[in-house]
Amino acid sequence: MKTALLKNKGFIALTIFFSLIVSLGSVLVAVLLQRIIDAAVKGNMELFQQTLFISVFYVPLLGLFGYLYSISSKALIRGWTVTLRENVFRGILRRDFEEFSKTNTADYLSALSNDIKLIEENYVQPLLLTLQNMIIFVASLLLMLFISPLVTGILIGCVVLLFTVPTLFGKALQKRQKAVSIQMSLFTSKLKDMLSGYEVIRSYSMSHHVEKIFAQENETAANTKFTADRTLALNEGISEILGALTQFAVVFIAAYLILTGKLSAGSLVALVQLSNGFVGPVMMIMQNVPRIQGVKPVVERFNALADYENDVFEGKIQPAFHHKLEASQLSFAYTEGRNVLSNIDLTLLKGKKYALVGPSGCGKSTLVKLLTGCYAGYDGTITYDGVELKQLDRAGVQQLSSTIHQQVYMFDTDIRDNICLYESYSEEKIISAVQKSGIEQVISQLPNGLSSAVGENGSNFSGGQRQRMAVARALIRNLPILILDEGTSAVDMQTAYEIETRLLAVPDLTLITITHNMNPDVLGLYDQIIYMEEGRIAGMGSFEELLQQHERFRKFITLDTLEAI
Ligand SMILES: Nc1ncnc2c1ncn2[C@@H]1O[C@H](COP(=O)(O)OP(=O)(O)OP(=O)(O)O)[C@@H](O)[C@H]1O
Repeated sequence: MKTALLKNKGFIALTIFFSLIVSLGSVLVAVLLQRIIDAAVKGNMELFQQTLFISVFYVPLLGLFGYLYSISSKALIRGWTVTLRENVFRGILRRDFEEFSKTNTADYLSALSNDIKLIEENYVQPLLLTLQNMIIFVASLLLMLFISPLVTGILIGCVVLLFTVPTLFGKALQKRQKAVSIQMSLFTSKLKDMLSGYEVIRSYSMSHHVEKIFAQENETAANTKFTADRTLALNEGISEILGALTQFAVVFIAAYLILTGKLSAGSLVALVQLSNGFVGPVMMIMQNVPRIQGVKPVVERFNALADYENDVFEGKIQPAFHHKLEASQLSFAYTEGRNVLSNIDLTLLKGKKYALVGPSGCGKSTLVKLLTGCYAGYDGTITYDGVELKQLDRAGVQQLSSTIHQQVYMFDTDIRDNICLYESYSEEKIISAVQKSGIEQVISQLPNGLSSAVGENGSNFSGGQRQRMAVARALIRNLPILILDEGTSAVDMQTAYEIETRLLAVPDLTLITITHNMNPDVLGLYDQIIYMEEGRIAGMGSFEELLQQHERFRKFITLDTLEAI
């Protein structure tokens, strides 16, 4: 929040400057009114003409400054919210895999959409209004003291009463605004879940059921907001009543002073006008302070997202991978006390090809995620050329490997962008990656070739085609380590074989393939097979060696092959 303010200090200065002029200008209107009335009552034509002349210029000028204030405050709000969004988005991207997965993505979406709106309406705008009204308040107070200290004293007494209202509602509103933010997060999460399951909804005729759930969630979210709004309304209602009573008090006392000859009629009009400029701001402040207080938990949540710093991967050493990637006594648990990996000792040499196999859930993907720096909370060590992963620069570690997942994510743009991921590569490199991945034929049949749109998450293409594009995406980067996390599971056996044999032939590439495809012809091509069972490495060697020496591996691949048939 603070950095967003600092970044927009130019707009802040302009807004305060115009706010000052407009506020003081509107207070001084009271002096003009006083002069006109006194001129009329006393029959002073000269004073009348003078005041008229000043007013003709004064009022449009005040309007102009009002416009400038309005524009600069809107530009400030724009700049402020843009910076807030950017800060939160950067904070989200700074998270490591572990931290990122702790929060539902819908919460992030909600922070960037619902929460930012809550903050704009209940923090940024009220803060500006409060500032402007404070200036009007002080200026009106000084002028009133000058005209009639007695009326001012009574007015101050009433205002003290008015000030007690926000403290009554602040806490209740805070609780309710927090509930609104949480409820909106839940609503976005449910909505995202429903829309992501669109295919299932259609295939299983679930529309009726989903509509019902949506209606319930919609109703709950709206009710939570309404509960907060009701508290706001009560706060505003009580403020209005107290404000009106205060103004009546001023008029009656001032009228009494005129009757006793202690005040002029012009001064009465000026006092009434000024009491508006006195009570109005107090009411505004009273209504807005609880809003600002109420949205504090949302602001804190927002700050926590924006200011997130990763304190585990703080290493600064630039990583190198010329020789080996090693894990020693590596253990890891997602939830405390339930180890998913236990005492893994593993050495992966540069340029070698490894197939990671084992029953579902034995920890293959987790092991690879740990080796590539996705999770930090492990016991034991992971070293790149002898240097512990946590001492290495995280961005540098990410530049050593690329992963092709079973579920390929595609951005809603064209094929070229999805392969290059917005970096620039020569046409030659793109074509070479496309050829090696086996997607060339599909692309050549498209009228727009590489510029063809892929649709939302690649919906214009089949799962296998998406995987081949993901292979091209990884190959074009030419990083030293390539991980295929069941990255050819969606292509047919022949294409999978072709892709894997091509990758196996890249000399310097360290390939780690997680696979359930127990094809002996393919597995035989790997330097080493790493066989895992229940979070441990149960065997390691060439396919032939394991087959001959490892009873359980033999059973596993026989069973797996039979299951596949
Ligand atoms: N993000 C997570 N949070 C909690 N537990 C997880 C998480 N990811 C995986 N697990 C658990 O860790 C264990 C190992 O999962 P992992 O995905 O590494 O296995 P795998 O061998 O790759 O499985 P598969 O072959 O089915 O893909 C499983 O019991 C799984 O339920």
